[in-house]
Amino acid sequence: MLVIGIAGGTGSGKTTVVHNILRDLNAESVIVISQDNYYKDQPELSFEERSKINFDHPRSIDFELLKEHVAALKNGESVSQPVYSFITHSRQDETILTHPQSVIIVEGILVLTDADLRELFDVKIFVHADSDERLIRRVRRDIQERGRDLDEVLTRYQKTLKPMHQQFIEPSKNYADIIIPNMKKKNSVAIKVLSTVIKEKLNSKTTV
Ligand SMILES: Nc1ncnc2c1ncn2[C@@H]1O[C@H](COP(=O)(O)OP(=O)(O)O)[C@@H](O)[C@H]1O
Ligand SMILES: Nc1ccn([C@@H]2O[C@H](COP(=O)(O)O)[C@@H](O)[C@H]2O)c(=O)n1
Repeated sequence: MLVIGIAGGTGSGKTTVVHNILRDLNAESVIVISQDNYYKDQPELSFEERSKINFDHPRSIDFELLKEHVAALKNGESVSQPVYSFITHSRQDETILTHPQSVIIVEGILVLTDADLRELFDVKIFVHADSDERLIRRVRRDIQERGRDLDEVLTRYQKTLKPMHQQFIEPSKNYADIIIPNMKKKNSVAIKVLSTVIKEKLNSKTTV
């Protein structure tokens, strides 16, 4: 089994990189755990109150549950992944029953900030795109897919996203084994290198 942590700022292209890797590998042997599903649920707060949460600070993530799930999968056990809604800022009622596979990808803005979680990763990756590019992508995506308007995205960016990125996410790049530049349309070379590294690691693990 190989556990890969993929971090990077919002809009850097983590999800896109994961999809490209899945396309290159036998997708059946890969599972993806998204840190986004592990946002803490706060049903006691109103929607207005939940909208004001700083979602870019590590304390907004239920790292204990995330680590418990990654450790269980490494141990060959199945887990029930929570499902999170960006529209309501809350956990959904349903969960995703996830079975262990030979490759486990854990992706999210903060996955390299937690020392114990980093210990569970065999390979640590950071996806890089500069802040202008990430903001442009975030505006487009959040308006199209996450029910936001321009004012919401820009206010969140100024108030919490940018300072948290500088304080927590950018410094976590130092823990990465591989940094993928994702400024141009698609970094096919990086995806190929990554898929090859994964295939080689998997082969060497099975022959040890
Ligand atoms: N290399 C790229 N060039 C242009 N757009 C991209 C690129 N990578 C990702 N995107 C787009 O940017 C947005 C954010 O990408 P996504 O993969 O969701 O980022 P993340 O998961 O890091 O937040 C998506 O709409 C995606 O289609
Ligand atoms: N209810 C929420 C929860 C999180 N966010 C933002 O999502 C970003 C992380 O997701 P990516 O797919 O972009 O990596 C993070 O920057 C949070 O600000 C949100 O807007 N609403």
